Amino acid sequence: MDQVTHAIQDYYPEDFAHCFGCGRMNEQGHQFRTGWDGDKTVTIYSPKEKHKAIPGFVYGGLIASLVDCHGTGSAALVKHRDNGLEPEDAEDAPRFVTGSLAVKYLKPTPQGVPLRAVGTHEKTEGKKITIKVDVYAEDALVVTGEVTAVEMPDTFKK
Ligand SMILES: CCCCCCCC/C=C\CCCCCCCC(=O)SCCNC(=O)CCNC(=O)[C@H](O)C(C)(C)COP(=O)(O)OP(=O)(O)OC[C@H]1O[C@@H](n2cnc3c(N)ncnc32)[C@H](O)[C@@H]1OP(=O)(O)O
Repeated sequence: MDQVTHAIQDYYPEDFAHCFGCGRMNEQGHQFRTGWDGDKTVTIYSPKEKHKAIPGFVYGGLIASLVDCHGTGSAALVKHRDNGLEPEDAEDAPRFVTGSLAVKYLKPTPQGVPLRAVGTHEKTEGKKITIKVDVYAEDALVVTGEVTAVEMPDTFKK
């Protein structure tokens, strides 16, 4: 898979589509897109030249953003599928915020290659969904992470 066809972020209502990491309405943002690949979730992103730590290597904060939005997007996908739905089946997708975010940098991440974040659903506890995230640069596992995503409270809604 080279790119995600049906991304959950394509189905967030417009008011919730401005996230700097994954909002499709935010032209200044990364516009990460997260979809299913079998029973895993995937987000593919090619860091830009400006996203460098030192020449040749990607800034870790950018990768943390990738893990963050990949985790919340994956939680939304999991919740949707638990309801019997795929992203393209409904106009409105479930929405999750980041409760906690952990990132472990295993190796320097090279620039110039697409990054692939792969998510595994670890557990669901009430409104909380935990996603394990592995980030690959080509075949090398460079970063692992874990996101606990919490279903967006009604108080966030307009
Ligand atoms: C203010 C800006 C928000 C922007 C998001 C807009 C929504 C759009 C959604 C979607 C579209 C785009 C997607 C964007 C995604 C991008 C990612 C981000 O950058 S999100 C921004 C950073 N995150 C926050 O700002 C959360 C701030 N925290 C909170 O609002 C609350 O603390 C919240 C919602 C996390 C929980 O509050 P409660 O009042 O709804 O619920 P309680 O009952 O306290 O918790 C529910 C369960 O979650 C656990 N929990 C709460 N906080 C936790 C934490 N930090 N880590 C782990 N678990 C936590 C609790 O222990 C509880 O678990 P038990 O049901 O008892 O098992």
